[in-house]
Amino acid sequence: MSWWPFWRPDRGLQRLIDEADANPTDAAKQSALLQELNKFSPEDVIKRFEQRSHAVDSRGVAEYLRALILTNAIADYLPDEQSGRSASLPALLQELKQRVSGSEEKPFMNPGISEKQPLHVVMVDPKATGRSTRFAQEIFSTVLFTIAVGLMWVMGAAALQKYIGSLGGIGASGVGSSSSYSPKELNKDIMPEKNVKTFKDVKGCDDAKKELEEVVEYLKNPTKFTRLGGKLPKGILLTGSPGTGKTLLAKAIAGEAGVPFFYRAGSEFEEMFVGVGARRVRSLFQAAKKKAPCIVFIDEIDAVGSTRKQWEGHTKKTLHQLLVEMDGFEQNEGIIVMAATNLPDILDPALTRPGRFDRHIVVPNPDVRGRQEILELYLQDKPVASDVDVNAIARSTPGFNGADLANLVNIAAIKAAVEGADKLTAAQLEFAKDRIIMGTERKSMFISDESKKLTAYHESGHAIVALNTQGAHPIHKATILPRGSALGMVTQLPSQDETSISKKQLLARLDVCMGGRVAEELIFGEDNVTTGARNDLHTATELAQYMVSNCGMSDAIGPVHVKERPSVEMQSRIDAEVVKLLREAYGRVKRLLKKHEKQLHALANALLEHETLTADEINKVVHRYQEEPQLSFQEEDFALT
Ligand SMILES: Nc1ncnc2c1ncn2[C@@H]1O[C@H](COP(=O)(O)OP(=O)(O)OP(=O)(O)O)[C@@H](O)[C@H]1O
Ligand SMILES: [Zn+2]
Repeated sequence: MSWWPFWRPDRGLQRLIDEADANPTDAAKQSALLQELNKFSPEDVIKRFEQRSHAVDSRGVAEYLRALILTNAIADYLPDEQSGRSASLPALLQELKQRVSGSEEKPFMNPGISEKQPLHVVMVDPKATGRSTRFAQEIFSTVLFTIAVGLMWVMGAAALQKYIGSLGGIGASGVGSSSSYSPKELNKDIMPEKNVKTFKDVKGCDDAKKELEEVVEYLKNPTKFTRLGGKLPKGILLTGSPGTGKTLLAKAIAGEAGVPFFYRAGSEFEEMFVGVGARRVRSLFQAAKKKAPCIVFIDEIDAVGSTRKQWEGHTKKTLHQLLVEMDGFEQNEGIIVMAATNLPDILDPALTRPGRFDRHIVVPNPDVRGRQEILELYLQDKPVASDVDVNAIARSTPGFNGADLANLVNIAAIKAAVEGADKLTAAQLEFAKDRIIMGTERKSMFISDESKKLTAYHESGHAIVALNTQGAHPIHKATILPRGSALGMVTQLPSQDETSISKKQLLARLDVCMGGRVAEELIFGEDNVTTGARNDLHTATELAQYMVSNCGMSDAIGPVHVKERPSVEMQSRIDAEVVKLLREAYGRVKRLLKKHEKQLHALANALLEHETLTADEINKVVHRYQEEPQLSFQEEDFALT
């Protein structure tokens, strides 16, 4: 069997090759060659070593291990959660030990080589002197030492610790096995996920699903979709707190479209040594391109793309590589890159630029309906006693996300099993609910009834003003589920493209802003108003300032556009006008809400019951008390919290 590096060696190396080949039983000569060869082509060290046609000593084994590390082929021997592979490094070390210390009858097993091949394993290490146990110890410590030195050298002490941890079975991942030296090996472990999900498996985020439907259409037939003029973002960012089903949703898209799903956690790119993160990104996309159409999903993208991590050199490299990859394929190539984060605000702006993750989809915590659907989903394959009221559980679990609810059913099932019950009872589910509320930080997310009621009236205030004020945008949706820093939200939609806005429309906006605070005051009394209206007042004040100083909408100031830095005198006149506008709005809104108090109560109660209401539902609730309902909508405009 001949061996030759695939490139032309220089003279010094050529001499070492000749000498080693001329003396196949001289292990020292083989090792000298391997050592030199490692500087040029570690993969050739691996090739030569695994051919097993030359004598081997401990130095040779050390060079072989070093080559495995240099090419990252060592990852093949580490555990991999994705493929379920367990660590085979100990077995490898055992084999190496045997190869050096053992006799010809103990072949060095290598999957690539048939056992019939002649083996020229010759013991020649002078230190061995026939006593294999001592030698075995020595080789072992040499091996570990080499790994340590090799790793320290390549990736530093912190990463070494991680690596040692991974030997124990944690944290290692398959991507690492792609080596930059042997392109043939590349991607062999980057396989799409097998676990198929569909939209049926994801509940309680219908808006997000709807938005993602066109992505499914696109993935089913990218060229057709783009030929018909469809435009899609390359990157979609799913945002929302942990456990709301972002990963599940991305998987479901792949399942619906019947395309492969490549999953990576952002942290997988972050760990390991310099350059590996970038290389992993590259191999991920290489694998994806071969399987297109497909979805690439990067969970916790903030691990690589956060502005706060910029100072870390290798993270920057990884991020840069990700940007390069995203810029490197065309919209019709059938790759959709999805990412998830619960910290969208700290993402590097480079990531959210057009052509990258320019579509953002919020995956919110489920409302009552959503919670009920999720509970039903997880209960569907379990025997449930007749005393179980799923709707009641859904109502009593505000703040629970999908993961919590799945967990709730799980805990109840375990409890039932322990108790030997043949059906899940209400008591077991109640027990599980309490366990989750008590046991986790969810407790702090649990919204008190009092605070819920206040929010319900606050949001209803906005909505009722919008419904009854000419020039106000139609309502799209109202919710009392917390989102980000807001306790609740009313979203409105502009009825047509606005090129200029009339004074009437601006005043209507002012009034809608005021609605929340005024409703709180009317229902709970002046002493009980909360700081929840802070943002509203800020918005209203800015709006009033804009009207007075930019649009000439104040009689006292007149038809002027006030320059950047007005005089002190002018500024105080402006301020006075702003306060006047706001006070007037306040008065109008107070009169309006008193007049429509029944609507306010009806809507607040409906919100308390359902947590989220669409325009149609709001319409139905207030219809009885309304003179002329008019709701139409186009695209989302701005949100009041
Ligand atoms: N909307 C949902 N419908 C059904 N099951 C859900 C939903 N949300 C979460 N789950 C359950 O909780 C598990 C965890 O959800 P998943 O990992 O998708 O959440 P995530 O939003 O990606 O969270 P993280 O941000 O922590 O990754 C899911 O595997 C599923 O069992
Ligand atoms: Zn508000």
